[in-house]
Order: sequence, then C-alpha cells, then structure tokens
Amino acid sequence: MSTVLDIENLSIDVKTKKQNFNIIKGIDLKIGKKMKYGIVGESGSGKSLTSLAIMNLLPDVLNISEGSITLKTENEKDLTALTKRQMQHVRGNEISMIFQEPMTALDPLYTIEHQLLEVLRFHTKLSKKEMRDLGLEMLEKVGISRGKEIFKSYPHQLSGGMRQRVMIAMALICKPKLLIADEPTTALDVTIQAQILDLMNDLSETNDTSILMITHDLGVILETCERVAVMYAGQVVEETTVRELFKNPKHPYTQGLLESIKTLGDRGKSLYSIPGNVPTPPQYQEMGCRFATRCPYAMDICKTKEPDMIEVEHDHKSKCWLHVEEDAVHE
Ligand SMILES: Nc1ncnc2c1ncn2[C@@H]1O[C@H](COP(=O)(O)OP(=O)(O)OP(=O)(O)O)[C@@H](O)[C@H]1O
Repeated sequence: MSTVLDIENLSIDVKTKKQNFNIIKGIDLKIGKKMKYGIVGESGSGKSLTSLAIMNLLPDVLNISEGSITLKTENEKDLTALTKRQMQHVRGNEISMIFQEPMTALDPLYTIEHQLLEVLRFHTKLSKKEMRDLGLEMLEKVGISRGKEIFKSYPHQLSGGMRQRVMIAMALICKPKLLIADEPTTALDVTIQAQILDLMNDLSETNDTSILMITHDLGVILETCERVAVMYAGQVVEETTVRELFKNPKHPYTQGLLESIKTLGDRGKSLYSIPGNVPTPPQYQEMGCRFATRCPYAMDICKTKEPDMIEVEHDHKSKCWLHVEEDAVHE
C-alpha cells in the first residue's frame, strides 16, 4: 500500500507563561492512497487537534513538541517544517478540510460563487469562464442543480445541508490528495447525513482522494472507513481495520464504546455508557495508562506506568497492560 500521509510520534504541548504540559502524545498513523481512515473518540480525546496539526492551523499556544507529519505526494514534505506561506499552497490544493459547522468556514459577506472560485483563483491559472464552468460542474456533482442561482446566494440563505454540500464542493474542487472531514454530518438532519457521507465517498472514489474522517460516532466509521484509530485522552489506544475492530476489539476503552452502541435504546439513546469522564490534560500528566481511572480491568501497574502500543494480532495494535504477559507486568 502506498501512503499519502504518514504521522510519526506526534506530540503536542500547551506552552504559555502560566502553563506547560502535554496534550497529544506519540500519535502514529499511516493513511494509504485512496484509503478512508477514521479517528474516533469522545469529546476532548484530541481528534480535532490532530487534524489541525496536519493543516498547520494549531492555535499559537499549542506547539508540536515531537514527531513529523509527512505528506507523500510528488514532492514529499514534512508539514510541521513548512512556513505559513508554503503551507498555504498545500491547503486547499493537496489537503482540504471540511468542518462540522460550515458557517465557520464560509464567509457570510461573500457570495457562494466568490468563495467557491477563490480556491481556483489561488491555486490555478484558469480563465474566469473556465473557473465558473468548473464551479458549476462541481456544484452539480454535489447534487446542487440550480448552480447559477446558488452562485448568487450568500451562506445564510442556504439550508445546513446545502451549506455542507457547498463546503464539500469547495474542498474537492482542486482534487486534493487528502480530505479531512471533522464531524462532517453531526450538525445535519439524520436523513441528510447519509446522503452527505455517500457523496463524500463517491467523490473520493472518482478523484482518488483519501479521506481522514474525524468523529465521535462509531456508526459513521463503520459506514465509511476501512481503517480506524481509537483516540483516548490525547493518545491512540487501538488501531486496526474497521472490520477487525468491530469483530474483535482489544482495548477495554474500545470494548466500552462498542458496548454503548450495541445498547442503543428506542430513541437512539445509549443504555450503557462508560462510567466517568475523560481526564483533562493537567490530570493525565501523572497517570500511567490514561484510561486506568475508568477501566473495569485496571491493575496496579496501570495507575503508574504507561503501556506500550503492542501488535496483539496481525495488523491490530492496542495500548494496554492486559496484552502483556503477567510475568512481565510484575517484573
Ligand atoms: N488552545 C488550547 N489550550 C489548552 N488546551 C486545549 C486547547 N485546545 C484544546 N485543548 C485541550 O486539548 C484536548 C483535546 O482537544 P480536541 O479539541 O482535540 O478534542 P476533540 O476530541 O476534538 O473533542 P471535540 O469532539 O469536543 O472537538 C482537550 O482536553 C482540550 O481541552
């Protein structure tokens, strides 16, 4: 498998005059060409910061303290080493991102035409007419047939589903190698959700775009992804194929997550949820395994020593002391 994005040992710290501690630690991810890769985790697990780090959009108080993020396109580059200007050429062109709430990405003051074609103005040398035609074609592809009318509209005049379609059109118009989708359907109606996921799937197939899907919803991962990394408190705790994760979850956290979707009640409400909360970054500085406080199988060692990420089965890694031989745990 050839790789498009290779994240190695990524760590992110908060650094201000008052605070200095780790948030994201030792993330390793490899996203293959045309692959649909999911990151799943509860709120606060570090999914969004990982995607912002890839886009070089981390807020100033956060910095990458270790690791590399290599984009393996024609001219391979470590994204963490690029200047702001160099990164502008990567964003929108080689990597695009769609957000949960399109209003944060769309400017209320400009028409859809202006915003959709902005990416082309920046990254291509197409004529005005060519850009317009490509824009309309792209809107057609995302299921918007009244393109000319929509061109003249402002974001607030469109429904949430329409705005999300426009944002997908914007993200894919330059045929990026990687599309990062951060909770792309969470703010949408259930009926529209499936349409938008299908649409992203179809477009990524035709354009050979890999997708990094960021979500708290294992159902979305099951529907759209081939591989998955489960994040907990700033670390990846399990990584494997989606099929294997659902069939054979190894980490107690993943087992809890799966249990909670298995017990969905009549109104889509979970009957089981993992007791307790994700610790905050200041809390987990002193912890061994960051899940120890909520884990039903926690042993003494879990509270004091961090487990390694271990290949428990072929192509299946998990970060838990339960996978280590008892003798080795008590050494
Ligand atoms: N600017 C910041 N300064 C300090 N801590 C931050 C900052 N931004 C995020 N964090 C912390 O980093 C951790 C990870 O946040 P992140 O937004 O990546 O989580 P998430 O999994 O994407 O959650 P959500 O689904 O709610 O967006 C959280 O504990 C959060 O409080």
